[in-house]
Parts: sequence; structure tokens; C-alpha cells
Amino acid sequence: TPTKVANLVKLVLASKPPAMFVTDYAAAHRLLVGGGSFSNRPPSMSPSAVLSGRLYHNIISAPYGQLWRALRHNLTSGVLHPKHLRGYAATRRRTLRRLVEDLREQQQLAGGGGVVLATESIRSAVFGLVSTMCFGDGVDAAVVRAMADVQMELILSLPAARTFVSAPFLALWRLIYRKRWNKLVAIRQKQEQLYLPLIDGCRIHRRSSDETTTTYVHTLLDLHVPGIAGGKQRRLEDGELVGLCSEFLGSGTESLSAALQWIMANLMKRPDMQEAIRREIDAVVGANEEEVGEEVLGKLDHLNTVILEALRLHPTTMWVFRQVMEEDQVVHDGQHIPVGTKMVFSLEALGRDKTMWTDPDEFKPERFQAYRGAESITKNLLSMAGEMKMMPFGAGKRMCPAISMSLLHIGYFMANLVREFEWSEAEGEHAVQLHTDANVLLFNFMKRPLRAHVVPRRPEVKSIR
Ligand code: HEM
Repeated sequence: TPTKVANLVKLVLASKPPAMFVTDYAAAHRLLVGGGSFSNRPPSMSPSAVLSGRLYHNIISAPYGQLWRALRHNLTSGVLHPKHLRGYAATRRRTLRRLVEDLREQQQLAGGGGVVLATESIRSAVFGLVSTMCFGDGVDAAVVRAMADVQMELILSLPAARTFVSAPFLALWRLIYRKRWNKLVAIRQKQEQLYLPLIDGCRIHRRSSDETTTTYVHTLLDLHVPGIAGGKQRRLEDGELVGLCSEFLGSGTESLSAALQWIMANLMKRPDMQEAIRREIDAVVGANEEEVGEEVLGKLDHLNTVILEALRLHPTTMWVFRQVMEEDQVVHDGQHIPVGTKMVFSLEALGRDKTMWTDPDEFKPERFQAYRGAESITKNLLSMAGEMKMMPFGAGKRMCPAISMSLLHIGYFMANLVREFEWSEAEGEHAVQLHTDANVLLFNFMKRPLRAHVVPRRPEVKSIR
């Protein structure tokens, strides 16, 4: 009966390992950076892992060990390597041009003074860029749109996936919550239908070694990973490839597009800061140059301090998770934390820790003035030596592997969007609200989609190579 089922559920939930929430920066830093081998996450709600009964892992869900090492190394030495990142400059330029054209078109359709829906434009531009890095050029625009839609469905279905994460009797849980299960299965099937033909395309069109860029799928097809239960090295299966592509498209798109939206939202509230960024851009980029090139981003101090302040106040990934394993020795306040304890670090709370910052809830990019240039900022975020007093990319062995790429993309798009348009707040129900959408797990989406008045500042440029 429903009551018996509910009681059973309560019993099982009560027997779960304890959880510990960390909201104090100094403790988080000690635990994550000084914590030695404290490197596992609790079982992931990544649908790929959930649906395959933990057979298929992506990097985020893989337990600390050889498979995780191989997958992570493949990502950092492949598409995220500076050589390949540089090779994607032309794709970034095309993406920027399309984004600018899209915003101009919306602005003209709205009669010049109307309001544009920036959320949609930014997310679909970033998704297009990341999908090119994943599958290569020439994917049909309708397929890219369909992949972006299914990725959003997947993010919204994460609460449903969570139902099955710690289910002790999966078969029973699937029966009780069959609607949720079937929804997850349907999303996964759509992903397979969309990704597998593109993956096959990459199998046929192998890249030659003298090409300057590679795609994520090509690196995965070449990769050998440790065999199951210590067996001999093997290639990734199709199910694993789909999960890894989904992770790349999801992490690559949502964090970046959310960061850009929070930045533009804050800049609309601070027109003086927009002006300061324009002035420093004008000092290093000629009026006739088509774009703010990547090579000057490191010189734009105001731009870089705004990025940091937005990431501190609105970290685009909300949480860092860890779980204490048998082999870990995690000590907090002189006490050993019991094996099995789940630890949840709230990145927003850490960034607003009032023992670390004055006026922690206020947007004050000036506080980062001591950090000059993109290079020193990346170095400080990467070293996690404690100077930065925030960890929007996590910390320790499982910290985000894509910091350099993320800062490059955010800086490039932000600089050009500020140079191309004057951004100001819309009125009434379209006004900017700096509130998080509490219904979305994991990523920090704005509760109210970002809308803006945008006024072009420069003559239209139709095409760019
Ligand atoms: C603004 C941009 C981004 C932010 C703020 C961000 C933030 C994070 C955070 C907080 C974590 C968890 C770290 C931990 O547990 O200590 C993480 C992990 C991860 N991120 Fe990012 N991320 C961003 C962009 C990206 C991009 C562009 C990619 C890939 C293309 C990516 C791929 C990953 C992966 C694979 C992991 C798991 C690492 C592991 O378990 O070893 N992220 N990210």
C-alpha cells in the first residue's frame, strides 16, 4: 500500500550516511586542499551513471582511480590544451559574430528601443561553440538546436535522477517511480539518436596529425582506458561516449553561459563599470578593428576584476561534493570524520564568507584590483594557495579542469559584448533580478531569464572569417 511504501522509503532514507554542510571558507580550504587523498564524490546523479547501473561513467561521476585519471587526462591534454584552444579562435570569432547579429536582429525587430532576450541568445551561441569543439564543424543547425534542447531537458530532469542515486533496490524504485525513470530513459534515447551518428561521422573522418585542432570525440575514439576489473586496456563503448559528450556539452555550455549572464546582469546595474571596461578596451584596440582579440584580454584589468567578482557572488556551479572513503583520513576540528560521510560545500556561501570579505553581498569588483591581468588571476585560482579566498572552480584533485578555457571564453565574449552594445536594464517584469532559480540543481541559473535594452555602438559587420 502507499503507506507501507512511504514507511519503507523513510526507513531507507534514515539509514543513509550522514551529511556535513561546509559554508566556512577556511574549513573548506583545509578540507579540500589540505585533505590529502580526499578525492571521491558520492554516487553521482549523472543520468548516464544512474541509467547504466554505474557501468558508464563520465569524469564527474567516475570514482577516483585509473579510469577517472585516463578520462581527465584525455580532456586536459586534448581539447583543453592551449594548442587546441588556440586552434578554435576562428570558431569563437564566428560564434561571436552570430551572437552579435542575433542581438542586433532582436533589437531591430523590437523597434529599436525594445527588449532582447539575452538568455536565449547567449546560451545558444555558447552551445554552438561547445558542440563544434565536441563533434567538429558542419553539424546541421537543426541538429545543434535539438541537442541544445535535449541538454536542457536533461538538466531539468536532474531532480528525477536523484531519486535513483542511492536506491537500495533499484528494480523496486524503478517500479514505484516509473514515470520519472521512463522520462530519463526517453531523454537518454534522444541523446543516443542525436550523438551516435555524429560520433560515427568522426570515426569515418579521422583527423590527420598535422591538423591544428582536434575534436573531443576524436580524442575519445583514440583513447584506451583500463579494462573492467583490472582487465586489459580497451576502447570506450558507445554508451560511455554518449555520457562523456553529454558531460562536455552540459558543463561547457551551462557554466559559461550562466557566468556571462550574471556578469551582464551586474554590469547593467553598474553602467560606470561598463564605461570603465570600454575605456580600457579603447586604449588597446583600434576603433576600426573588428573585435577585441584574445591576445589583449590579459591587459583589461577592469574586465578581469568584474569576472572574478561575478564568480565570487554567483558561482555558476553551486556545490562541490565529496564522500569520505575507507582509505581517507579526514580530520576536522581534531575529529576523524566517519567513513561514508557526505560533504557538501556551498560555493556561494564560501564566496560570501564574512570573515573573508567586507560587504560580502555587494558587487564590488574593485576589491580584486590587486590581481593584475588574466594570467595572474588564472594562476591564483589554479594554485588555490588561499589568496583568492573563493573557489568557484572547486579545489583539490577534483577541481574543474577547464579554468583556463572558461576564463578565456568568458573574457572574450564579455569584452566584445560590452564593446558592441550599450547594455541597460529593462523595466517592470523584465527588470534584472539578481536571484537564483532554486528549482535547478547544480547550475546557478537566474530565476528570471535575462532581458536587456541593447543599443549598438558600432557599424554592423556582416561576416567575419
Ligand atoms: C564558468 C565556468 C565553469 C565553472 C565555474 C566550473 C565549475 C566547476 C566546479 C565547481 C567543479 C567541481 C570541482 C570539485 O569538485 O572540486 C567542476 C568540475 C568539473 N568541470 Fe567545470 N566549471 C566550468 C566550466 C567547465 C567547462 C567549460 C568544462 C568542460 C568543457 C568543465 C568540465 C568539468 C569537469 C569534467 C569536472 C569534473 C572534474 C573531476 O571530477 O575531475 N567545466 N567544474
